[in-house]
Amino acid sequence: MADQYQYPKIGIRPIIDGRLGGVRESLEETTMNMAKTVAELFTSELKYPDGTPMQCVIADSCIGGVKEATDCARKFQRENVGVSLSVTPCWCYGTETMDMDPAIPKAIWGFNGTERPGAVYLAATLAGHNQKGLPSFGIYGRDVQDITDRTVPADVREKLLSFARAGMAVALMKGRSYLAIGSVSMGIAGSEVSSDFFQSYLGMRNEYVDSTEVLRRIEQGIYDKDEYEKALKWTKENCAEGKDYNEEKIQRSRDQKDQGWEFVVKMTLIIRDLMEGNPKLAEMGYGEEAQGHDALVSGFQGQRQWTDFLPNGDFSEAILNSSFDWNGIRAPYMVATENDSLNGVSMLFNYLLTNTAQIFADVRTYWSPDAVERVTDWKPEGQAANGFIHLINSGSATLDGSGRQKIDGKPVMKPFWEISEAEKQDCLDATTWYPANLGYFRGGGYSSNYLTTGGMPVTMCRINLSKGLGPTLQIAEGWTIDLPDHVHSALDERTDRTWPTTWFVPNLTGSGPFTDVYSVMNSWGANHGAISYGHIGADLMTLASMLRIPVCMHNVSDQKIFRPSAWNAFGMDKEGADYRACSTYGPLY
Ligand SMILES: C[C@H](O)[C@@H](O)[C@@H](O)C(=O)CO
Ligand SMILES: [Mn+2]
Repeated sequence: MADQYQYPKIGIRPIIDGRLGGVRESLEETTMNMAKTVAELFTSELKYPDGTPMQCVIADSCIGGVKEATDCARKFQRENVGVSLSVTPCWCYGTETMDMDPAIPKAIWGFNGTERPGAVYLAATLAGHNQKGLPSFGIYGRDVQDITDRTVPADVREKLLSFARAGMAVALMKGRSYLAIGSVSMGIAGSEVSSDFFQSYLGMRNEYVDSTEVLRRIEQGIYDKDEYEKALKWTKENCAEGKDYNEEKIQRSRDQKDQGWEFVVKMTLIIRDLMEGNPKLAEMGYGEEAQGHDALVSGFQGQRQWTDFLPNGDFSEAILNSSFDWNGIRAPYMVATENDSLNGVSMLFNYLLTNTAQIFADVRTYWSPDAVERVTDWKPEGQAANGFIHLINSGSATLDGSGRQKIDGKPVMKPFWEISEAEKQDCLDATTWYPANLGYFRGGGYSSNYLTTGGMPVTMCRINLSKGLGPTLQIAEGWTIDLPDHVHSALDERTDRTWPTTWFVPNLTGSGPFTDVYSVMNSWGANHGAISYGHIGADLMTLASMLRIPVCMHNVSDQKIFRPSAWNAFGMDKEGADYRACSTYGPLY
């Protein structure tokens, strides 16, 4: 069910030299056409999480002075604009026309056409933004264009789209909730939800529900019974139960296992309803429960109290994080296992930038080439030659992470609206649902197991909190890899064979944490990572700069880093400048 609220829009501000009597008149059409061209680019290339085209609002007139600037600001407020882009081919009056809204991401595209000084306006107004503490992104094409040229050069296009994707991610988070179901899981610090971080950096609110609410709704039947029957039937037909690897003497009976399936399917419906509500519940007389918690992302504690006597949350987390369920192919829900809210936010960042489902994983083991050879007699080669990292966590790894969706025969993870029925089925068929490890999960349940196909470009990230410093973001772009079957089995069976595995090799740069694969693991800031399809590190860095979250680790080339122009004032070393700028500006809200 798509979010009921009205998505924020991108506001476009055509800026013009206000001198009437010839100058302005000669530029009106060109300037407004720039705005229309960019609006067409955004609506044709970018989509909201529900798959609809991103919406743009253009000022009613070109903006030549403060009156038209404030008229535009009022229109943007009425139209729920969350991202602002000014465009201009000419000189204009910076502080009289600039966007002064401190809370929304903003950028200026100064047309590189020398007939009129568009680039001069860009520089002058960025200076104004910097002097006023309103950092803005500057976009200036490398090659001079003719003033009549309405095309968007490739370098400008890339920056416009990167800015819009990251800006819209900021706008989509604002005002929405993180829903914690339960509290701290096994002493995982990320489960200690920092409301100050959510409020000050993301503009989000925190909602909390005790895990007993899930139990109450199961026991009192507060879920859509018809959907439940449909869901249970679909689950039995599509979620193959695997071998029970528990010791014979403690294995649960068939009847208990069947009850376990019924329980976890109900849990799934209920966690979804807790996140986004369900009008069916109102029809059943549960008006309050029908509202949900407006949660863009949630976390389920699970371990240990719940899982010490009730079926675990693995099925619910895995299915909700996937792009399909009994209702068909649909947008994934961001659900963090172990209520690791910081990894949940990391999944959310990835999701809002890509509209693709996310893998939540423990960053579990670095396998050196020597260790692999010692235990398997296989000497790692190719992409595995420098060793690799075992990403594995019971629970919320999307089934899309199996890599069974394809573009030109290569494994990918797609936005839900591009996934075919056959690909959905391939992801389901690639997944086995093993009876949960009763040593860990005394209450039973089922854990999803699959092996991610190698050859997928992926990006792992994680938001970490440090006392006295605040949030920082880590980013590691890399690839999933295939291992010879016997090697995978030998390594995987040393761990938890019933959980989903992704073998990951980060791209190495030869310096710092990316000197070698071991250093990436050794530098990772927490037990978890959020893994997205694609090399999206540059977009993550753009997003982080909008939120004033410094990036402490990344393997993105300098040329791809796109941050507000103000960052240049904080020095030539990009990392130090990022820290200084984020510290100076402080959290966005
Ligand atoms: C089942 C185990 O307790 C796992 O949940 C645990 O190893 C973790 O995932 C820790 O992040
Ligand atoms: Mn974990």
